[in-house]
Amino acid sequence: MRTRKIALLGSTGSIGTQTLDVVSHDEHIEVVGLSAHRNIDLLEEQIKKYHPKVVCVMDETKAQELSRRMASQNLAVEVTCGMEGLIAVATLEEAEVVVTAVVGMIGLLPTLEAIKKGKIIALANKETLVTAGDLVMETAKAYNVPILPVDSEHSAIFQCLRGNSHQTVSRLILTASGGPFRDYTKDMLQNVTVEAALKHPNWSMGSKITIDSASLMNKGLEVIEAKHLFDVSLSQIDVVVHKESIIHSMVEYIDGSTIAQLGMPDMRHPIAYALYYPERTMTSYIPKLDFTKMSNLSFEAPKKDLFPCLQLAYDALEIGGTMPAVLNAANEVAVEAFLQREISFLQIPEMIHEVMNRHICISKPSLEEILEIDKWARVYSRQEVAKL
Ligand SMILES: NC(=O)C1=CN([C@@H]2O[C@H](COP(=O)(O)OP(=O)(O)OC[C@H]3O[C@@H](n4cnc5c(N)ncnc54)[C@H](OP(=O)(O)O)[C@@H]3O)[C@@H](O)[C@H]2O)C=CC1
Ligand SMILES: CC(=O)[C@@H](O)[C@H](O)COP(=O)(O)O
Ligand SMILES: [Mn+2]
Repeated sequence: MRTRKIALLGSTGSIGTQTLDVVSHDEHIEVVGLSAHRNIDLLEEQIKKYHPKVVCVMDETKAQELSRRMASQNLAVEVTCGMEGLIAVATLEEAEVVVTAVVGMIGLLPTLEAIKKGKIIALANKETLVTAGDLVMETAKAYNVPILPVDSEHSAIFQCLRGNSHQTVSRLILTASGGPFRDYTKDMLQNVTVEAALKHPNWSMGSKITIDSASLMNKGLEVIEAKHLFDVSLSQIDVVVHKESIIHSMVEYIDGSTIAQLGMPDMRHPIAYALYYPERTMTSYIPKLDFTKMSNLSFEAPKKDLFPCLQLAYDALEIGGTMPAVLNAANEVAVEAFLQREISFLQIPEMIHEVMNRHICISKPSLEEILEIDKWARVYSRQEVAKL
């Protein structure tokens, strides 16, 4: 097997560390670039273990500190910082694949630049497609670059679609765990704590996506992500709550057959699938399903009235243009405000709704317009937080 060289954006996070775990089990994957926001202690360990050529630390002061540490230990690695540094890692000449595992729309520019350099994109950073899905997919098409999904549902759909023609697809069915508040009433949702919201029933993930899972915004973002990745109409994407997270998603075909992808809830499965695509490789270190110990797989409709974020995402997608970027920016600000205990859980969808209502949508926006609107939505959202 030949060696694949990867650049990994967001190496210190949940997807980042799990990607490195996959890499550590295989001598055929080489890491040439890494990035973090502020966690230079972990990044330093990763540099010593994986020997990248270039790293980026978003925070300039932290980057300077890491540079000093590298010099004092005679470690030959180039330390960059800020967006320029992130783009430098994403466009490293040696990198064949760029794994986008940063959180938030900060991933958009490096992903676009990586595509323009012909890199294969292993995409975990769903906010990139939510914010600028048309632009990203058009650019990928123009540069003939594959976008390989890492998000578990999209990896599942990608696998279920293999070998079947696009015209024979009837529906994509995204499964949702329902999050920690799946069985809560409206009353119970009034006073949920940050700690309770951060306890995902099945997955261990970064804090932003964990809150998104609790509000069902994660599923909303995933509906938008699926629309762009698989080029289907909005009416062809359904969501079903499947609390066990064993079926990662399904594709229903016009003849009534449904193909599902199953596996343990372990992100190393979809990460490895993207890293080795179009091949599969032995991953004996990842736990496998034992069907004899599986008593029940359950399904129910999502409670859109209790979790309005899902409908807000469908609305944003239907309106199109800059509205999904506004949905995403308002959500990023609202989730941060909830984590900082500035707003309550139920104020998350209220705030997003308010910001979306205020936005006059631009259809077919340019990248500059998207970036401008993203800025506006963040400023307006922060003003809303201040009012609450
Ligand atoms: N975790 C999961 O299982 C899944 C995640 N995803 C998606 O993958 C992406 C990453 O999620 P996850 O790994 O959970 O997130 P984490 O919060 O665990 O990690 C985020 C990573 O991005 C870095 N980072 C954070 N903010 C910035 C910034 N402003 N600029 C540059 N880098 C930054 C962090 O650095 P530092 O550590 O220094 O803060 C860290 O390396 C998200 O888009 C998420 O929706 C999709 C499916 C599953
Ligand atoms: C692991 C993964 O892909 C997450 O996006 C997961 O889907 C979150 O679980 P929810 O189904 O609760 O949103
Ligand atoms: Mn997912």
